[in-house]
Amino acid sequence: MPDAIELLRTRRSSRIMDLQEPGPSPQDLDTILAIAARVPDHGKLAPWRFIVFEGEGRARAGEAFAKVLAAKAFAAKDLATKNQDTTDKRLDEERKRFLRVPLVVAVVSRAAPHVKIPEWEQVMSAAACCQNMLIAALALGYGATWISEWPTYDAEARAALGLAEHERVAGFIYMGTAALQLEDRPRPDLAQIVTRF
Ligand SMILES: Cc1cc2nc3c(=O)[nH]c(=O)nc-3n(C[C@H](O)[C@H](O)[C@H](O)COP(=O)(O)O)c2cc1C
Repeated sequence: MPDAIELLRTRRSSRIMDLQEPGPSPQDLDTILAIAARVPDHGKLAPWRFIVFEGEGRARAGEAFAKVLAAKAFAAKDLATKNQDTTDKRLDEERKRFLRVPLVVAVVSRAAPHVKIPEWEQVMSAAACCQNMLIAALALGYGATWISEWPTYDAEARAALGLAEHERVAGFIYMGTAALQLEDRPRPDLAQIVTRF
């Protein structure tokens, strides 16, 4: 078990292409999800929920993305103007979107107007779930990365995953075993971002 400060001080996300089998075991996934749900949450609203995509569920999600994209292309008459091979290749990429890694969890924000708790705070709580999920996966020895990509910003793709109209994707957390440990990337200079009042 890595030292917490050392883990936080050195942690990095993984590239999707480096996330290989095995993904989190069922027991580890339970731990990761429990830690993801253990975040500051003003009013104890749990204004978020998690959708797990594993095994065939990843292929079903890909099929849904491909269907949404094909309908858009059809509506835009893309199919008539574009090379069919390109379209098929693109749809195939969609089918494989979640199959690129062993496991994906969507963190869904359920933030909504509330008499006491600002919606902004509810949204931020969902982001905390994402970060906790990343850290928990890393602490258990897995690699992970926080991804949005187009389905996050597409109402039809969100609906295809079962999200209600007011729900938003805070993040898709891709997980697996990291084949490569990335070198660090430049981090903000504290002098540039910290002021004292
Ligand atoms: C909300 C959010 C969405 C992101 N979406 C993507 C994405 O779609 N594709 C991508 O390559 N990186 C995305 N990133 C960036 C990566 O998750 C990550 O921050 C970056 O690879 C370096 O992270 P590290 O400092 O944890 O190593 C996103 C980050 C955040 C916070």
